[in-house]
Amino acid sequence: GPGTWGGAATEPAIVDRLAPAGAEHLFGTDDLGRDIFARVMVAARLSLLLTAGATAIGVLGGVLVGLTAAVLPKYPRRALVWVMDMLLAFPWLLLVLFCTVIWGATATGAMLAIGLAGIPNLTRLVYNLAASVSGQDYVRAARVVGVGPFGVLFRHILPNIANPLLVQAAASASVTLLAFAGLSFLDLGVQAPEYDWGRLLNEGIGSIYTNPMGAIGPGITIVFAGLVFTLVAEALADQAGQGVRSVTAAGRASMAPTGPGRAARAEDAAAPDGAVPQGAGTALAEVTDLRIAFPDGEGGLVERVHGVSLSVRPGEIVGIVGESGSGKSLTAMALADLSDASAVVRSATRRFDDIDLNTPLARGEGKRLGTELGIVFQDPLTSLNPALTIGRQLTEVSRTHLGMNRGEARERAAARLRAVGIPDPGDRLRDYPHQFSGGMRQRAMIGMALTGNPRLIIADEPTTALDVTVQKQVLGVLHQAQQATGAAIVLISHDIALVSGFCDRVVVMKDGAVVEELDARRIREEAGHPHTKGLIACLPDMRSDRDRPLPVIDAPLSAVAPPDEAVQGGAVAKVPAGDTGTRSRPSAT
Ligand SMILES: Nc1ncnc2c1ncn2[C@@H]1O[C@H](COP(=O)(O)OP(=O)(O)OP(=O)(O)O)[C@@H](O)[C@H]1O
Repeated sequence: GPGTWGGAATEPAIVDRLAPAGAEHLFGTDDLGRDIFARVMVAARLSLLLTAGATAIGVLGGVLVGLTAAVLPKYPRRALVWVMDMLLAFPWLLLVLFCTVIWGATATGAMLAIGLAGIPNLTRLVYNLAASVSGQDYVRAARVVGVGPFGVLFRHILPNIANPLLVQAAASASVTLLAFAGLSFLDLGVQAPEYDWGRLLNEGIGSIYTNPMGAIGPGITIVFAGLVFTLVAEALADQAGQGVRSVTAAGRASMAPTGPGRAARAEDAAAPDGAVPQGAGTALAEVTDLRIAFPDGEGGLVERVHGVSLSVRPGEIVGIVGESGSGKSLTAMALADLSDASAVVRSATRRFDDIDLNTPLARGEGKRLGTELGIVFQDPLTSLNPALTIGRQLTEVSRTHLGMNRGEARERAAARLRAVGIPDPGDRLRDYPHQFSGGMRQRAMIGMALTGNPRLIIADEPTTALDVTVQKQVLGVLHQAQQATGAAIVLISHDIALVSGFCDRVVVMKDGAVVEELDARRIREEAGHPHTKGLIACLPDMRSDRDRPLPVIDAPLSAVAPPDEAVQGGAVAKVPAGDTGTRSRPSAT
């Protein structure tokens, strides 16, 4: 502006004073004969700088306070959100006027006032968005690999809330621009001899009847700039959000099997510096008398897992099977020290190798859990971070815990993708999760679980979201990985047929307790508990009559197994005496 129009905007030309709009002076001239169009162009710089400054203050303040609120403990968080809500309820223009009075009517004072007044609004937005994202599986997955709270906030939460934030920042930039124009128009913002669009509007209004363009010109410019802000930010949001927006559609369409599947060589999957199984017989991970409860909302606790004991030996594949809500995931997540923050977890012992999970982790133990434990979640669509490339996610463990540089970490990640049967792994590392099919995403998840040096892989219903063919391929990949690394696996499933075909040992759960533990190869012969028998009776074979309803378990079953009757150390539990009278239909089909 000043370079091109500076002369016409500042040099008085008395002969031309108060000239109407025309070809020579697009918006006319002011009372000193200065060209108003040139002044509007020059004023763009100050108006836009002040708008950008105030918006940046509002956005940065909102992001900082909102993210801080998201990680604060319960009561300080409530207090902070409460203060922000109070400020939100207060009319922001009054807040701006109040601050302007305190700092004086200057451009900087106005910028600070408008910026600070925008913070509560953005804080609320950031806090709500962060809260909705922080419960996602990919955030929990990042925690399990040992990413600290700041890493989680800035790498996993912030990218996922960036789009609505950008749009909101644009919306507030337009409003901020208007607020500046308003303040300068009222003589509370930019002061002479400096001028912005609001000030020019103020000067033009005096001659509105003789030269309407003197006021309309700056007005049109303000509207135009506001629209440009919005459109630019929409375009940015579109650009950044392409991945996220197509996830749902891609998820629906992409369950077809891809890649050469089991053609991957086992040695590719091997972690070169990987697992060294302990001597057979010693449990690699174990939990005894595990009890997990949740607040019931009335000041009490509801116990969901009742005295479960479970151990996994090195290299062993243990299946946990049971109907929905029987406590399979809660038990496995407690074994990985990944229980929900609201869960009250108690157990006699809970350890992974020599790491005692019942006590706060010592230095270095978090890092060991991050590399020696791998988790494969049920739904890779929510477990993989949609805003980060597959490569970024697969290199996280290597970079966080193994001290590798970017190149080494990418090489290792590509080897893991190749090992799980993904073709062109080097190129595919640049893809986002939505660009993978459902089966490929689950393989990538397994590849991710292998990027450390896993000694235990917990797979929580890893094939539920997949069709039968892809299910078989994914289990094949998991099996290969187990063979190559010697890692133990805990496989959670509803499907007793799948579990008995894949595992060495099967643990049957019902109503938060273990009802039976069986050798997977002899499950049909040895099943003794009516619930297990019921689950097995539901398995169809080629001779099953498809018109006959599934069997119903008639044996008395308790909703809650008393602690003294729960299975300890793998022994078969007695069926608790207290029959609830409910007839339970097994969920396996
Ligand atoms: N965060 C939570 N707050 C309150 N209750 C919970 C929470 N997580 C799980 N539960 C309850 O604990 C019980 C066991 O849940 P869990 O997720 O272990 O079941 P599951 O056997 O894995 O089921 P599914 O096969 O459907 O995943 C359920 O009744 C569930 O409602």
